[in-house]
Amino acid sequence: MKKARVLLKPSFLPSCLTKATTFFSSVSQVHSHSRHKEMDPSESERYCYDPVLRWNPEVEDYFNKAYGPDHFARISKALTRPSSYSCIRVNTVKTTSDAVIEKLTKILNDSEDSLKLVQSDGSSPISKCQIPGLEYVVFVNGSGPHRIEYDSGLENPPKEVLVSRKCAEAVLRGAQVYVPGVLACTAHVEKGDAVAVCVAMEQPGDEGDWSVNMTRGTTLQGLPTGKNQICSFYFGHISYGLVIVDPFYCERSGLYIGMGTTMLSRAGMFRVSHGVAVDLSNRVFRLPSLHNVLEGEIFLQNLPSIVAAHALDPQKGERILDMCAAPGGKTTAIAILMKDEGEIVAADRSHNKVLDVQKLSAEMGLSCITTCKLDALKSVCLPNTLDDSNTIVDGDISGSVTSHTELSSNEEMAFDAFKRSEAEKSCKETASSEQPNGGDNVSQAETRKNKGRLKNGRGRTQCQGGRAGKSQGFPPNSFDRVLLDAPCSALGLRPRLFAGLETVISLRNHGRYQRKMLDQAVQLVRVGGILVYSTCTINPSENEAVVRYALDKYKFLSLAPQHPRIGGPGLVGRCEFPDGYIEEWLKPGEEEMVQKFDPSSELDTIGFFIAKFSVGSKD
Ligand SMILES: C[S@@+](CC[C@H](N)C(=O)[O-])C[C@H]1O[C@@H](n2cnc3c(N)ncnc32)[C@H](O)[C@@H]1O
Repeated sequence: MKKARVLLKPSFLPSCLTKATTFFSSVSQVHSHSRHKEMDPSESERYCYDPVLRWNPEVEDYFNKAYGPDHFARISKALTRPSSYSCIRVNTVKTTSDAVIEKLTKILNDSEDSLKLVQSDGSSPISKCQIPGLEYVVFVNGSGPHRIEYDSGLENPPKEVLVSRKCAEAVLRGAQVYVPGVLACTAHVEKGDAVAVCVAMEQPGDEGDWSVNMTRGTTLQGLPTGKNQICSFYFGHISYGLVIVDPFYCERSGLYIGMGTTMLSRAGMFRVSHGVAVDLSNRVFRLPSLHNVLEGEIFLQNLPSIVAAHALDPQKGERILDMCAAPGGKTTAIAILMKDEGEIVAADRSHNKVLDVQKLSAEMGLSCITTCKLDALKSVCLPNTLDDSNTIVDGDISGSVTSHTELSSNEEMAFDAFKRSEAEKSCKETASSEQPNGGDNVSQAETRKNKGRLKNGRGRTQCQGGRAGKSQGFPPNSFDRVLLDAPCSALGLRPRLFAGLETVISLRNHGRYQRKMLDQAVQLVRVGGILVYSTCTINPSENEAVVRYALDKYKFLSLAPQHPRIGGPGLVGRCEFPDGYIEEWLKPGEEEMVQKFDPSSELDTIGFFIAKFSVGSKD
């Protein structure tokens, strides 16, 4: 195994990296140049965007130990900002990068809004990725942070619209301010008024909890509590003086994301249920909203996710399992790399999300994708327990209501996983002792010969008009390659304005849940096959510690080189927690075999982690 690691180190790596670095340094130079020019850091004024990401103190300690305090401070800051570019994967089954660049250029030039993207040097903000093998990826540069003139300053504050954190995170990525995201607004705002848009951030409660202590519809004064306004009103013939304070004044300082024009009056914003509340024409970050643009031809996807599909290195004609597939970003990327030839089983435990994968596959014109509803913790089953009739789920949305982010912050999920794990252990043990060929090291040809027998159910016919087939699981060794893009704490996603909910315990629990999934994944890959594990978090408990677990438990696994390799190294060593828990990470020599995308690095991506394992003889 050791030999393979050395041998497979790509010879083109330095030039590939040089090209990638050249591209990205030009992006980041534009970025930092504009930042320097447009936002003088000495202006620590109220009406600016300078958020500080809040963490649970123990989590902060843990990350400080893992990354070092300076590095973690940089990561934390980077997380509060969007990437400086949008990354687009072109559907090469339908079109080409050049055609997409041409169409996008026209669309952006014709666009009426302020997001016309002109680079300071006059060059096009749209470019093809220079990394070898990723020429079908297109970047659209954005800009920011920009300093916004909020006109009036402290003495004469602007009218304001306060939005939820989730809304603000979407707006920072280029979305509009929609009605449901609006929490509060200044009095007497009419349609067409100029307003500053700011963010309502979670605040610490007395019992260590976090909440946004504000009723929807609250009136903002724009004045500090110390500068109370006295408002007179009459009740009958008697005049009363009312002290009006602004309960959220300090909390929104430094959290202004732009200036725009209201599309509704204040009353309208809290009366209607949908629609744009503010046309945010002057934004701190300017990124094109490519929502609904060139549907089926392009897919907006973070660069590391595209790299994860490449790490799997899928080959035409192979059988591949994507264990946690929804909404299908990586599934469709894999299908395109396979030129839509072979079979990809895209599984997810959520019925509705499986339908999303079906919809995306259809939209992209991909036919090699089979979908099914399956709990990844129960992915392995014995061949003799399979019947040929997959249950079609009708209206069953059990387990389907959890979004990635919700899941990630849901500690119960990890505990549920624990409860189930005992039952699964027995299933897993029986399964591995009853592998076809007695678990022998089967050749690829033999595996393929058995493939028909090993297949679970009706393949593509599982998709039946808006329904997702419910799979009973798959026999051991039944896939050439498996991708486990695990549900995780999502602490690499950006922009992120709050991170206080995760505790050291919840972070560890995510890791436990992922290890259980990995136990299943390992069994499903045939000998000689490939397993890729990925997460979108910076949390070592879910990354390096899971890799350590896999390598220590399954001696037949070895880390395999990844192409392209543009991420950084993983963390080596261990962490001792105050409660005595010890977490082991990578061993020296392993760090360069994984890809860790650091949000504070030049690549300016989300935080992401990829490990690729070769599956050796399981004897
Ligand atoms: C990180 S997201 C996957 C993103 C996807 N691979 C993509 O690139 O579009 C994790 C997914 O895991 C699913 N999930 C969570 N727990 C699961 C389980 N026990 N079994 C199967 N899927 C699960 C969630 O529904 C979610 O869609």
